[in-house]
Amino acid sequence: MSDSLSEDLLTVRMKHRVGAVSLDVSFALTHPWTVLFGPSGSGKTTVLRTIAGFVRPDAGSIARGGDVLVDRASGVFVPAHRRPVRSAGQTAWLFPNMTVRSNAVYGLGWSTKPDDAQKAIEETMRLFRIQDLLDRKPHELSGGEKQRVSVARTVISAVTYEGPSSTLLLLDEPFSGLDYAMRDELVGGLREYLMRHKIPVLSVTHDVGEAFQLDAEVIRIADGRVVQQGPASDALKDERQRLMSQLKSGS
Ligand SMILES: Nc1ncnc2c1ncn2[C@@H]1O[C@H](COP(=O)(O)OP(=O)(O)OP(=O)(O)O)[C@@H](O)[C@H]1O
Repeated sequence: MSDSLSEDLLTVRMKHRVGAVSLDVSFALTHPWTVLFGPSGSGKTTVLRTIAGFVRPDAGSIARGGDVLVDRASGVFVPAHRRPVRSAGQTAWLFPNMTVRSNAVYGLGWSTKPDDAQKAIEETMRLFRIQDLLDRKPHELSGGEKQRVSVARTVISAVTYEGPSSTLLLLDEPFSGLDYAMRDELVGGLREYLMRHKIPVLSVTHDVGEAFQLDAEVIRIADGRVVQQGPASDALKDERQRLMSQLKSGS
């Protein structure tokens, strides 16, 4: 996958009222990894949930390539399980009575290439460093381990997806519960892995360094509006500068 894609991976035009926020956003994804960045409560999770099909927007349309997923004007609404989209929420969600292994492969669809699927499962487990936890149950895991299993399951589901085009991956703060060393390793490894499988990603983060490390296209959201879209080096220049100055002054 090239770093800038000629066709739109996803177009979103939506209006939706949630809590005190009136969302009114329009954007297109054209890069392998795009990050939604903005203050807490600005509507980022709601945008992801709408693309995934868990929220029906008050107005607007969402299309993936030529496929319309939602169009309120014509009444189209493709249900979540039929969208070429896989998502992992902010909270790790695991079946308490199932092992890590069973949880991790839960989203695995029927595959016409079982050898490839097995390879992808093993590779993803290694990437998320859960290969030594496979026989444990969720209550025997730390919070960060649970989160890694939860995100790994979504990644396995995405890389083994068989459809006319690849699936879009939605990740809501996927690295937030991890220590810096683990996060650094996983961010780089996951980006390379998903690009190799040609799986585009839209993720949410509050972490400026993460957006830079991902070499992501950044969509900034504030008060329910897109206020800027561009490469991290442009869209997050001021935040990075401020963080550097804080580090230098030791505050
Ligand atoms: N089911 C709901 N019912 C009522 N209000 C909601 C609901 N879900 C979210 N909200 C409110 O809608 C607003 C947008 O929430 P959302 O979770 O989309 O924001 P966010 O930008 O993802 O926040 P954060 O960065 O803290 O995760 C917030 O004010 C939130 O309190």
